Amino acid sequence: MPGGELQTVVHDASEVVVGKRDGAWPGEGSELLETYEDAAVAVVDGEIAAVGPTDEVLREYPAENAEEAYDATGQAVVPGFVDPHTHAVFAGDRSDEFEAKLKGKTYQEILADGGGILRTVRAVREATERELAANLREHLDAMLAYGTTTVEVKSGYGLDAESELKLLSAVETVAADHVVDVVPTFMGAHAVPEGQDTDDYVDDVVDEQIPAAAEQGVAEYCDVFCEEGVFSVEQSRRVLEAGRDHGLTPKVHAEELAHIGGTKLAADVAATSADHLLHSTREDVDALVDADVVPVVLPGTAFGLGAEYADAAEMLDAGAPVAVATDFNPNCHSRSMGFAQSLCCVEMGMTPAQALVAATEHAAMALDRPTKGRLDEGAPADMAIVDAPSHVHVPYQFGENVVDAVFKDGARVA
Ligand SMILES: N=CN[C@@H](CCC(=O)O)C(=O)O
Ligand SMILES: [Zn+2]
Repeated sequence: MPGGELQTVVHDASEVVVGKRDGAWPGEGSELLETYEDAAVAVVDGEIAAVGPTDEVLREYPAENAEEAYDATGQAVVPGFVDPHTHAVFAGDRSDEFEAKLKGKTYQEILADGGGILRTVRAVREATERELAANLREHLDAMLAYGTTTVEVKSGYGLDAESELKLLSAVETVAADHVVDVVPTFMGAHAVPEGQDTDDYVDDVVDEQIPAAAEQGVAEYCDVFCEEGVFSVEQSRRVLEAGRDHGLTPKVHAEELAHIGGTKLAADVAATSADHLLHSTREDVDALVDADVVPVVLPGTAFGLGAEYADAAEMLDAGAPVAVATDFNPNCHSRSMGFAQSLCCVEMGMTPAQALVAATEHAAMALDRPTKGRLDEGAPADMAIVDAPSHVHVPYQFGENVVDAVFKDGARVA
């Protein structure tokens, strides 16, 4: 066997989606994607060894020689989803805020009353690291069942060095043995703790939290909530530059509730991604494209808030590599990348093919994981098996889990 043991063969799939076709983005329908019909995938030592028509793949990699053979008749194989923006490590329950928002309270009003993020902060400070890890584990299990194989997780509900490190430590513990790949982000600048002056708190993030997080060595990224009434562009810049000085790559929550310049900041500091972008302009989007910053849309948040959606059409028109994430957090309680793709299509005018690329290859770019999100030969064999004949069913069957099986590094894990 070339290169090692034949681990897995998935065969007779109605469709295998490799990824986007070279030069085809933004495209529209199926021409955007490199796909095979009646297709198979062979996996050797966790990596894709062959992908193509079933008869060709089986000739070189007979299913009977594989440790695991999966008959995907009537099903589609897509790259495992990559969720590049979550706040999945937290404690407490904010379902009553969902009801308050339905009655007309705004996100900012809830936060100003000490609710929202600040309420989760109180619950996190009271929780043990073990409880936080158990909560995160349960969320990752659910995400995996929905087809997600790589997830970014932000801290940011601690808001002091000790509690932020506790969150990151819980993330590290779970990441060490969960099959989902976890990408940890430090986000001490997620809100200003009650009773504290914003500049003083930025000093604390810059002088205490970032050095401590860097020393702890768990986080890869540093994110900031650059938003009207939270952190200004200049305060956010301080945080991101300090993070960069300590080896943490910038990411930005930009223009979610108002337009204050977070997108341009993301371009300026060469962030890996700028996320939310509900109020970004064409000029902002062009700046992101010029600076190679990936725009990440979070339609679940707009859905939950009953707010307007980011202008995906403008991003597509600019040729931007739009990515999508769940933004799973107590204000946006969805762990399903399938539902995020449904919203991309129904609410943001994207095609199922564009939504799939946003949830896989572009999402991987938003985490600087270039080998993920595609099923190329040599790539890690992270695959979601859709219980329907084409990728279109992922957004089409909204509100359902259309994923029947998940393979991570070639092993069946769900
Ligand atoms: N907007 C800032 N942070 C989160 C919400 C966090 C929360 O409300 O708990 C977001 O990205 O949507
Ligand atoms: Zn967020």
